[in-house]
Amino acid sequence: MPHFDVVIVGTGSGNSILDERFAGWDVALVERGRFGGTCLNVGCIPTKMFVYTADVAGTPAEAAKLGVDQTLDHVRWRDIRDRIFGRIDPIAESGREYRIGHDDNRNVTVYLGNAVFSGHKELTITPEDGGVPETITADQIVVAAGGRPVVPDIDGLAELPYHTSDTVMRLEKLPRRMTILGGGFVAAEFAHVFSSLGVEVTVVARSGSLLRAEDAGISARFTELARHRWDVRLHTKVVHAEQDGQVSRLQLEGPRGEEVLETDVLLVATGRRPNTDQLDVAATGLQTRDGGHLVVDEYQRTTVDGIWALGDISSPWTLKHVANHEQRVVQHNLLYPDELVASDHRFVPHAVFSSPQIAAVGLTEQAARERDLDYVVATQDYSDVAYGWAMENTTGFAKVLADPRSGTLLGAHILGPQAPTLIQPFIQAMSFGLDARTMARGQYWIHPALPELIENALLKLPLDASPAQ
Ligand SMILES: Cc1cc2nc3c(=O)[nH]c(=O)nc-3n(C[C@H](O)[C@H](O)[C@H](O)COP(=O)(O)OP(=O)(O)OC[C@H]3O[C@@H](n4cnc5c(N)ncnc54)[C@H](O)[C@@H]3O)c2cc1C
Ligand SMILES: NC(=O)c1ccc[n+]([C@@H]2O[C@H](COP(=O)([O-])OP(=O)(O)OC[C@H]3O[C@@H](n4cnc5c(N)ncnc54)[C@H](O)[C@@H]3O)[C@@H](O)[C@H]2O)c1
Repeated sequence: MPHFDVVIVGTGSGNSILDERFAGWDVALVERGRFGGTCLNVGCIPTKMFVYTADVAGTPAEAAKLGVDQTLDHVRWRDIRDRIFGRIDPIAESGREYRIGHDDNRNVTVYLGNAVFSGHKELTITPEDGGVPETITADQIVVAAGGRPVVPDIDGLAELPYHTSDTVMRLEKLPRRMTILGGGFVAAEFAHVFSSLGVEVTVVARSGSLLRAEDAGISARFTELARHRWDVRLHTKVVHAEQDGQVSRLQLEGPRGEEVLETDVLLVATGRRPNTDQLDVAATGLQTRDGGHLVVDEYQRTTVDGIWALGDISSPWTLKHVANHEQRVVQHNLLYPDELVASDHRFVPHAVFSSPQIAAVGLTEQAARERDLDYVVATQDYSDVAYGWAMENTTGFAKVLADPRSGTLLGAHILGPQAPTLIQPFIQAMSFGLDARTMARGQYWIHPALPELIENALLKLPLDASPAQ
């Protein structure tokens, strides 16, 4: 039975572990799908390429208020799709070829197949081409096997040709109508993409607001704006689904009672789960916690000595920048076992690339209240800073929370154009312990650029009087 120094399961963030420092290691890399994992193939990268395209398609609708009349002539869906995947698919392919065939990887054995734990630090791999399963063992194993979309148990749904984020970007043609089940990240981003490209979008959410994990003010504003763009059904459940020719029929239960919604494409966007169940992690003694994530400590060590985990399979954040960070931690800790470094999860930011865009770091106001923290809060509208005037933006705002005495930043939330870019100074300030007073007045803010939104939000914080002010 082949034995390795280290086996890495999953070529998303796991693939980035290997560099020239591992040249002397005997390594196995296992992948059952496309090289590059979720982010490259079906996640961050293609979605943002579609989002940018959608933003461009949406400009005529935004331009009229500026006195510029534009029309959107035509959306060439297949050209868009093929441009995007024409760029992505070769990257996945060349990543695979590099690991299999390049001299740099003479020490790496690539297994193209599905790995399942079959004993203590032992994996059995069933090749993707249906060949004979092979069992391997290793001194150390990195589990970087990610997660997959969750599909709820709805009567009749399994018989429908529904889509998830894994498949919807490769549609053959744009449908006239699309229904999106769920009110989270994936729903918000794809509703923007497809509606901007001309699809009539309905969003069915079981709760009372979209993006409800956000700060309540952000979620409420997003939901209000979403209702102007899409048919948003809140407090609504799909209780039965059936297919009639090309049309999917969804039986809904909501505030309007029972009704039937017809749609051409159904996108199920109801969350993701880690792939631990498919790996039979118990066979090697790995422990999982709620939701099936692997238990890891701050060094990314699992509960079995010599087995590490990173990214979506163990992290409560389903975010690529977190998976990348944890990958760098595992990489270091494999190389330098006597100088372990810990993951830094203090200030994990996120962004939703919808329209409007959203970005946040730190505590929401509801979390600050629940923790009984002493905090002050300030909001700043885009419409009250010069560049926001230029954009005629009347709906965007930034919200910041801080400790009233020390000025320590507790949380920041932005809804509006460029929110994922504008949030970065807050991430930096919180990561390096910069307080609100120093951040506001200890540096120049380019006038009249959009970051004045941040400057003004900071200046509005009703902090206690301090000599530093
Ligand atoms: C639609 C969508 C949009 C997203 N957009 C963003 C975004 O804008 N920003 C952001 O930060 N995050 C985003 N994410 C989340 C991000 O993609 C993930 O957090 C990240 O890719 C996780 O990386 P990973 O390495 O943990 O897992 P993955 O990238 O999923 O890699 C796991 C790999 O393991 C392989 N594998 C699994 N099980 C086995 C097995 N048993 N045997 C062999 N191989 C196996 C899989 O095939 C896969 O290639 C998005 C996700 C989705 C779905
Ligand atoms: N921009 C980004 O960083 C980005 C983009 C897309 C996805 N992601 C990551 O991928 C993850 C998955 O995204 P997502 O939108 O699928 O999940 P999500 O957790 O963001 O949202 C899931 C939604 O589905 C609803 N839901 C759950 N179960 C349901 C059921 N049985 N019936 C009806 N509704 C149900 C929830 O109430 C929620 O509104 C996210 O948590 C996020 O971390 C990130």
